[in-house]
Amino acid sequence: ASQHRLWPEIEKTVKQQVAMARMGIGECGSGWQLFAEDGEMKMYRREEEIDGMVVDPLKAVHVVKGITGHEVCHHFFSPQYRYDWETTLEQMTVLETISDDTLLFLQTHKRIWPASQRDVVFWSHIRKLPNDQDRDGPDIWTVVNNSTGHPDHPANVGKCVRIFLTVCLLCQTRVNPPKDGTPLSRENVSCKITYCSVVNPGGWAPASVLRAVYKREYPKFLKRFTAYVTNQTKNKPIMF
Ligand SMILES: CCCCCc1ccc(-c2ccc(S(=O)(=O)CCO)cc2)cc1[C@H]1C[C@H]1c1ccccn1
Repeated sequence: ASQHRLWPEIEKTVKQQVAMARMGIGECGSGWQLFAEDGEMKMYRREEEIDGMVVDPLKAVHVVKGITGHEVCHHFFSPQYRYDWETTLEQMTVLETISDDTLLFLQTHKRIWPASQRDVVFWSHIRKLPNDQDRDGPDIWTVVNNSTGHPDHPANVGKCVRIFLTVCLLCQTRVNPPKDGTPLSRENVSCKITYCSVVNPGGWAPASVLRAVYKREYPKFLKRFTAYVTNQTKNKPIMF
């Protein structure tokens, strides 16, 4: 994979996105507003526009018991699960398998009235990172998705408006070993999830519509996705 044309961009973007995801909301610069909260899940956004288009960066933090960072990233990255948890997905195609940890996707998402339908082309990379804070702690796992061009799928040719996105899912596993030395079980693990995303909707869509859509879709997505991983893993051996 290191010789692939996208490799330099992937390396740079992954480092950049992981650094941003690891920063707390306070360090991330001002202007973050908490817009959704549900138990352990907290969702923040910043109101930003580019050429009059809403591109509100989003940062969500969540802690989920009973699953690990590897399991969360595995189910987010792997195409075979996506239709099960991505409710706005209409069509997903793997355009290229760049390597076993890097795929190129084309996705069309369901039309959200009154805006026109959207599609997106992005590379997706999964990676295990050393836990430099706690050397003998469990590793950190991440998936970074970033829009890219593709010669066979130029933007805005068909009925869909091409969107542009950068997404980072960063997962830190926590292990609380049982006192009485019994073997580790799912009660002893939890995962701290940070999900960062910036979606540029491409062509024009009313700011009020976009903000309403994001406000509805993001909390739904993270809750549904984490519930899906919990369900998929509950009777299986723990994947660290
Ligand atoms: C007028 C609406 C224009 C934008 C519609 C749209 C398209 C794609 C996306 C999107 C595409 C990919 C990702 S991901 O994290 O890489 C996972 C892989 O699927 C995430 C979100 C988002 C939205 C916006 C609905 C909003 C929305 C927000 C979270 C979930 C679904 N929809």
